Amino acid sequence: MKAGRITRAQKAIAMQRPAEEVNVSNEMQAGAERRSERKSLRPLAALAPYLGRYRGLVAGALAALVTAAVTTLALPLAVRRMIDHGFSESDAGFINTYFMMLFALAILLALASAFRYFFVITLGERVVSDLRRAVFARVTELAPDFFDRSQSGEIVSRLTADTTQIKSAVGATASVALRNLILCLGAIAMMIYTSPKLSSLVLSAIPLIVFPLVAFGRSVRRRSRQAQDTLANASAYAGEVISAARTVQAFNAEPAARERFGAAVEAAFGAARSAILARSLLTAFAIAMIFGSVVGVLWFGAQDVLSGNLSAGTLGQFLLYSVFAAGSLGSLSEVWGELSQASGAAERLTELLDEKPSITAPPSPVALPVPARGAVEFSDVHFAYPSRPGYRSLNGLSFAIRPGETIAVVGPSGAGKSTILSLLLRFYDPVSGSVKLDGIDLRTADPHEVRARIAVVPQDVTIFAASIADNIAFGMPGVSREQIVAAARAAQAEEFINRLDNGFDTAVGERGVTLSGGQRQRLAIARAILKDAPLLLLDEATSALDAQSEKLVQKALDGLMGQRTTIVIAHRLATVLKADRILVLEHGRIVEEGTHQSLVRSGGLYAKLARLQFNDGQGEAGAEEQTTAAQ
Ligand SMILES: Nc1ncnc2c1ncn2[C@@H]1O[C@H](COP(=O)(O)OP(=O)(O)OP(=O)(O)O)[C@@H](O)[C@H]1O
Repeated sequence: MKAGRITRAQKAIAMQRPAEEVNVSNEMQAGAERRSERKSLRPLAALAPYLGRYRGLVAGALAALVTAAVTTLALPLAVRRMIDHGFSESDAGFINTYFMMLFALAILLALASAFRYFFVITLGERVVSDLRRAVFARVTELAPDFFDRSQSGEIVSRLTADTTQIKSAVGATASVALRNLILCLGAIAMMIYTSPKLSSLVLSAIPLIVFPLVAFGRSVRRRSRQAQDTLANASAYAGEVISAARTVQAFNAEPAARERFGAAVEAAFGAARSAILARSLLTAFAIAMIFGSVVGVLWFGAQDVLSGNLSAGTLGQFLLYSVFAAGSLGSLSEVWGELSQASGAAERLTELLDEKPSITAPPSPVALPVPARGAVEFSDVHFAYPSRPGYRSLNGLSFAIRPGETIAVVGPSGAGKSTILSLLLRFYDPVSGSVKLDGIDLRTADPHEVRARIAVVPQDVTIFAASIADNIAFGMPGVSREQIVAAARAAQAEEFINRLDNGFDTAVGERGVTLSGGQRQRLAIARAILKDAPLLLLDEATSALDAQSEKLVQKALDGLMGQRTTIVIAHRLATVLKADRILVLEHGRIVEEGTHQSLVRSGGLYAKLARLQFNDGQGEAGAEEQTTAAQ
């Protein structure tokens, strides 16, 4: 239908609109940018429920982490004893036992590290798979108004790039952070235990280090978010251009497209470089501060050893603990940046997950009557697309269709014909008035139940990169091959399908690029035939067919229309001659209604359209002749 007819990129390229306009302002994104200014790692808390599902893995990871950290912390104790005892010959037995213990510690450390890696990485993969599923499920639930205001490439980038970033955060980064946190705290505790005096000196230096680091981290986070957003914009643009490659080439717009993508990629690089620069400075600053303090403190320690207040072994032990503490603080500052990036990604995903579908079933939906009859009623419907609230596409539209009736809707382009079908499918709700199917207001029914009773042949047929058979049976799992073939036969598609390399099993390219427009349309008709729904909506269903196929398909459609309520939208009036009634739409309201003959006779808008189409402007009488010929 209308929304998918021409993609934004095609339109933008065709019109050579400036870049900013194509990047339709994305409220979601702007909102996120505002929020990310004041948030820290809090968005990562949104991952807690996902982690909570895998308590076993989390417990395993924590146990392995703690074991590895404790083992590491035990090493300096050994070193101190070694230095203070010396390496005298009398102590050979002691040294052997000591080295055996050290060896056992090393094995324990190796095993704990392997388990940590296994648990943590599995957890990351597991959580990100769940997250991807949840985000995709939410996106599929959102109503078309969401897709009117967001770019598909941007959504895909959230689904892929942002989830990947979270994977590394939940997996490697979080484990490095946690390991270093435990190590840091443990090392500080051991430093205090080893030498309270030297430790107090070290601890007093910590605020001096930590405060600037936090401030720096904030700036890194802001820049990373910017880099990620710029990249998402570039990917969205690339997605649009790739899907519209033919249009781009037909308009010789490749250089312009290359230039724009190049500029977007450069902008992303610029943003990334700024983030990298900030992170490098952060790392340099952190290391300088930390190791500077360690060296300072050691100088004090050396004075104590010289004056005999401290043993050399104890200073060695303290030295190792302070190196552990400093090293782990340094690593923490590094992973802090990565966690901040992941936090930005989590924020963007949470936004998508929090997006509420504007069309949902009411808490207790009214069931549609069984058996379905196919009665349709529009009562004083006013409607504006949510993306264009100031413009009424439908203006007090009222009409009723009896079960089994065939109604044609005609009118100038933009009159609101396709909008009628969108409201019937409950893609949108009217601003006022009501749309009823079998006497039930669509707003009170379950949209899935409503859509199950409607078969659509849209103007812009969507074909998926799957086999012909799968495309015909789209959305109808469990139908048999015989039913698919019968539907294709009825849609006059069997012959061309059998001529394809693998018949019904032939894979068609993405969006059906390997098929002609008429072939795609016949597949859509086969889909509608297979669905066998009580209400049939045809939006320019035969527009892409040549005269001969159109005749054949029309015959198939006649058979299909015979038993059910049908709404036909057509520019070409030849396809609507057989309708029971014709509604003539202009500016979102019905301006004329009747049969072809009565409308031609009344000399209004329809007569004008008919005159233009049938007689090439030669007079009204010709239109009547055409009618007779067509019937
Ligand atoms: N998704 C959308 N968001 C905003 N406005 C829209 C959207 N789809 C259609 N419109 C606008 O609503 C009006 C009615 O559009 P509609 O597609 O119903 O017209 P139509 O009669 O089917 O036209 P055509 O014969 O060209 O297909 C037009 O002014 C159009 O610009």
